[in-house]
Amino acid sequence: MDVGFGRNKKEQLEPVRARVTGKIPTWLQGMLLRNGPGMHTVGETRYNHWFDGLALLHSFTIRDGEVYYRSKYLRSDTYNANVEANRIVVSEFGTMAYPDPCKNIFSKAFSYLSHTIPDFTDNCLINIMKCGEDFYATTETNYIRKINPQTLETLEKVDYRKYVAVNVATSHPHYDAAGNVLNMGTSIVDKGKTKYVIFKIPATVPEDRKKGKSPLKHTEVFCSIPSRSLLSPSYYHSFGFTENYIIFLEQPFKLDILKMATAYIRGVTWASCLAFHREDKTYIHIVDQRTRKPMPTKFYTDPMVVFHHVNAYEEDGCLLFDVVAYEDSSLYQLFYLANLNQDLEEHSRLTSVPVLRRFAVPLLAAQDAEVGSNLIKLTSTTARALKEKDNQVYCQPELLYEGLELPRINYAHNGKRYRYVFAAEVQWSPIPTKILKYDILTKSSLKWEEEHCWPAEPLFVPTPGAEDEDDGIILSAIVSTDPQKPPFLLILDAKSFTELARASIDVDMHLDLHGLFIPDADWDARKQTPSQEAWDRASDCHGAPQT
Ligand SMILES: CC1=C(/C=C/C(C)=C/C=C/C(C)=C/C=O)C(C)(C)CCC1
Ligand SMILES: [Fe+2]
Repeated sequence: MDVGFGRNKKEQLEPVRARVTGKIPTWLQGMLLRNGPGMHTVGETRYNHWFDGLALLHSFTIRDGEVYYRSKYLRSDTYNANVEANRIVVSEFGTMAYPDPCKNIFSKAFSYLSHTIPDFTDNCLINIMKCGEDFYATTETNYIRKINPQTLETLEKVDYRKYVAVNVATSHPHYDAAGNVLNMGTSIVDKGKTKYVIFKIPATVPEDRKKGKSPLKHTEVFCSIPSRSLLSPSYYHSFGFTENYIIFLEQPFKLDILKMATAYIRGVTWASCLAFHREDKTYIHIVDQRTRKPMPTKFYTDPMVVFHHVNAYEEDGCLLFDVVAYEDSSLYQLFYLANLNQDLEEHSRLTSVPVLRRFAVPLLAAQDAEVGSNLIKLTSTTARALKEKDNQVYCQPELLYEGLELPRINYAHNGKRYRYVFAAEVQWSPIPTKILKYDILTKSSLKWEEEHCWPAEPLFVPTPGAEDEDDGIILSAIVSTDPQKPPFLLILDAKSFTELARASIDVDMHLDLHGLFIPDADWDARKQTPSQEAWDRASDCHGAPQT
């Protein structure tokens, strides 16, 4: 199977109209906006890791039963510098780059010294964040890039550090009921301390301070959690969020700050400064949003690596949270292009399968409970929390489903009791071949699959006025390994998991990571939407201009 992981993808600057089969629900109007790596070589130089690739944004505009596709590389400073130099000059996760060609030993030494710790990349390739009325491409450094979803143009470069002291931040923010953004970042050795910072970006700016002000200027630190270690804070890719609590896993997958500080001089990558410590525990921090303080109980579990939190909610004095967990960090290893470009079946086997695990944490103080007793009395889960001495509680998860990644839910149920997880099914290979709907209540699943098809993260869009949690549709961009089969946007009925429609587009589509759906109703249609005339000019999926 080959979809050319390491092959550079062509941008599709002009919208093309897809060939739609089936029927797209008339209420489905808006844009699926997605992000992921698209360029893996620049000139003669190549990136080592799939997460290094230059961000390629793509959008599927769904209007009146038609679908229009376009894609554009994020014009990050990284992209521009690389293209200008015709080689990779900015370091990424798995590739360390040296900006100045080192002509002789003296200039080489000088170059090292003047860039001892190079600035992080603004190649925001992972996700899209909505912040007030604005949209940003995100990665895991201190930079985000504002984009115009309509034209996919790259706008301002934002340095989170201007607003909050974080050196890295997640690409998976949460949104509260009012649309405020909540995100987490790590503040590394700032005033002698390393801490995890939870920050809030308001959805709207106060009326009196509105003029030209971005909500980012009103970012506030919500709460911070001290890191257990000054020089080896945990790496994390997401966190859990309910109305009253925030769940943060301080996992034994850690950044080594001393290694990072010397990485450039030693000629090694950022990735080599990350390590899984299988002898350590995973600490579970629960922040009470009302007090803005972490709960004093020391909850912990076995060592694990989590990239994606799925959801969390409260039930009868307990906090339940679901994550996709690995037993090691082999996922990152697999995404080295040298592994992906080999025969996938042979060389790309995860040493641990991603498993949906449910944890349960008691919210009420259990000082008087007997050591060894299980503090979880719920009948809905077999997850346990065993009381130990010294205010410690050992959490043992319930295994819900084996072999899934890129989980999504109906976000209206985020932080609330929920039943369905939509995800990509993966087993020992990191490449998804099926789309999955997992029913937590009945422990049953529905799947979509088709020969030669690799699905992207499935995104749930609710039907207007939806009553049931699964009243809605699933959107997933599918690339195929069959040259005869063009990529397509798949639209499934989320209840039955049957196909409603597919929109095939003869373009060079890339495998992506994450994104969001922007319903037409969510934005100022007059300001953002191009005129019907502009869409009418779109060529059809064969690339021929429309007549
Ligand atoms: C550049 C850079 C980083 C980038 C990490 C990236 C790009 C991670 C991507 C993760 C994904 C896509 C996970 C999917 O589950 C670090 C290590 C944060 C810090 C040092 C500089
Ligand atoms: Fe992610």
